[in-house]
Amino acid sequence: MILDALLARATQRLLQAGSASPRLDAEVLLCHALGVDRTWLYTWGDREPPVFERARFEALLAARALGHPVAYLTGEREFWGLRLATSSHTLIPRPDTERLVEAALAHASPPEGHLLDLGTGTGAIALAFASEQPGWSVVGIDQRPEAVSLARYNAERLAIGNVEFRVGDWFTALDHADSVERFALIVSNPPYIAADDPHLQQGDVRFEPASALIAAEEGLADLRHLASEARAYLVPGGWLLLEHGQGQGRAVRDALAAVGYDEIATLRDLGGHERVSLGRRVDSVTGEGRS
Ligand SMILES: C[S@@+](CC[C@H](N)C(=O)[O-])C[C@H]1O[C@@H](n2cnc3c(N)ncnc32)[C@H](O)[C@@H]1O
Repeated sequence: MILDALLARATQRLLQAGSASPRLDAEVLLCHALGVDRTWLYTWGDREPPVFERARFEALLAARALGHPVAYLTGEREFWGLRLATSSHTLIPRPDTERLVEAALAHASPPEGHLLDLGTGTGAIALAFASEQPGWSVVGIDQRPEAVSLARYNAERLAIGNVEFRVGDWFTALDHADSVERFALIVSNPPYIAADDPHLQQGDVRFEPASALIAAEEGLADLRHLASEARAYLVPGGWLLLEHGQGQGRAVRDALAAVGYDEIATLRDLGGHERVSLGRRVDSVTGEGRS
């Protein structure tokens, strides 16, 4: 069977299996099995695939039809134009999170500084920021050693040198015997889904680690914890930026206000949904940090 026909049949199979993007999924998996890019596929659709590659494609297709995420099957996903290795120990980076990177870059002046990414996963946010701001030093932290290994691998593969990854439970890797590290920017896309959210039964999230997705207090526990603890790790004038779910903007703004952040705001994503809330550390007595 030629590639065009194979692709048409695979698309039909994935459509029936409930994929939201059956043609794209089939193309990406076929390219992965053949070791080619999509331009090659569009150019040489009248060729027959070699037997081994065809068998590999059929195996990938069967797994995808069962719901396995494409990014786990191919082992990579593009984020901010960077090809990141992925694994089932970490969340698959989402396009929505690029809004957080944009917001961090918009608050990154002067051209040198120190940024902390909490819950770094594949390193997506830390690497995207570090690639755009070579004068900044970036620290990414995750509680899962497997995620930290993957993030380090991604940094090496992409030759991004101004970033370092550590294992830790949120801020624990920042407390040293006689000092704490402080940052001009702290960003995080923490777990923020409630355990009973029906979306957990749909799509890719069924295969992603619960530790990357689910938080107590209707999804707000980690967001509240980060809002209350991060202030001590910010320099005066520094910003905290938190990604959250659509309906969580007010609760996150309240959490930021409760511990005295200034200039609190919520930014929307391309779909018009509240996505990133932020606040600034201004010291109330001295006014230090006020611009
Ligand atoms: C929603 S994922 C975000 C991953 C990545 N930053 C991204 O945007 O693609 C949340 C991440 O937080 C990490 N995490 C959860 N609890 C943590 C904790 N107590 N300390 C550090 N990291 C934690 C998870 O392992 C996971 O990698």
